[in-house]
Amino acid sequence: MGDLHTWTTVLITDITYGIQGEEAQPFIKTAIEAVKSITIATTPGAFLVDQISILKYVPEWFPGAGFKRKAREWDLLRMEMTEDPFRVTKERMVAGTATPSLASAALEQMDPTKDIAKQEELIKAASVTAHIGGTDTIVATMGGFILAMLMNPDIQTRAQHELDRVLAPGDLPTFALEPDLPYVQAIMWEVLRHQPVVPLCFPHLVTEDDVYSGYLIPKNSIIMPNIWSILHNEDDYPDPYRFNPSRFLDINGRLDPSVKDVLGPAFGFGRRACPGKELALASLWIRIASILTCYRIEPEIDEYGNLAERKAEWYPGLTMFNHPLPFKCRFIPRSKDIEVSLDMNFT
Ligand code: HEM
Repeated sequence: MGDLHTWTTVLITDITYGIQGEEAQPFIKTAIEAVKSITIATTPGAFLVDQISILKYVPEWFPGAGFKRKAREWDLLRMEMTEDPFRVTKERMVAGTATPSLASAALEQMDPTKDIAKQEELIKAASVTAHIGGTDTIVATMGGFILAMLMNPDIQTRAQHELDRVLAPGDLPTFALEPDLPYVQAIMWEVLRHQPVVPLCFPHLVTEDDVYSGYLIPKNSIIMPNIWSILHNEDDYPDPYRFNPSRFLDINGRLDPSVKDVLGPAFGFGRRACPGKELALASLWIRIASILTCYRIEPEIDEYGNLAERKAEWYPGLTMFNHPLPFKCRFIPRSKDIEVSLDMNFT
């Protein structure tokens, strides 16, 4: 999972701040730690103070008040993550060396007739929010994909046959091939459906009285949309707990438009729906297609030289971000052509 974190944070740091390659390393380390801390802090019940709120008044040295020290450390991380890369982007814009990014594009478009400091604060906050929103979500989804392939070798084989039919030996997939790879697409949808990353969405405020199935939901209520339940509704997705990408295909192996859309619920609702959806989908698709092209995902070899048991374990408690527990597996290059291609592209 560590490599997935680095891989994803490198991408998001580039897109958000235009900081690339080696230069990104110190920011990536801070970002990974900061995002980890946010994931822990937003997990309901992670700290005693979640249940006994009076604890928030006790001093840091008091037994059981370790959360206060953690909060101070994590606040420092949050500040570093918010300030440091943003400052670098601004300095580079002044020097004329900035590469295009979310932050630089927004700074360029500031309205000079309005409060500049306030606009900068908003851009800084939007940039760090994108940074946070875009890392653990993709990491958890990719972790879920790798685990699903480990657990379902037949599904993996079918996807690899589809890729082999479309790609020349040694070639890597490109976005142009997306329409020719419906099973790969179906795998991505099934990963997002089977183990949604944000199972209870984020809290939404009801802005006017609403009636749903005969129940009045008064204005100003806070609701938690149950994405998990929507994506496990048996009427829409029969046998919903089974990982089965074929549910999205018709009898000719094409994507079946009559199957209920997964992407709507998986990325949230209304004006707070995920702004990173298109980036996330492109990033997930190319990663999934590339990994399946290059590698066979197999279980670890145990101490006796046998294949280790395939086991899927997910974080068991209530959590903001649903993610698999760490697991081991092997990535085996699928052919000599692929090994040569990987050497040429990534050394
Ligand atoms: C597998 C990938 C992802 C999934 C499943 C996902 C899912 C979600 C969901 C369910 C929400 C809550 C929406 C709501 O409250 O209705 C959300 C919000 C958000 N996401 Fe994503 N997301 C993903 C990737 C990303 C990426 C790549 C970015 C940015 C680069 C991003 C940025 C955000 C932000 C900033 C919000 C908060 C929006 C707001 O409150 O206005 N997400 N995401």
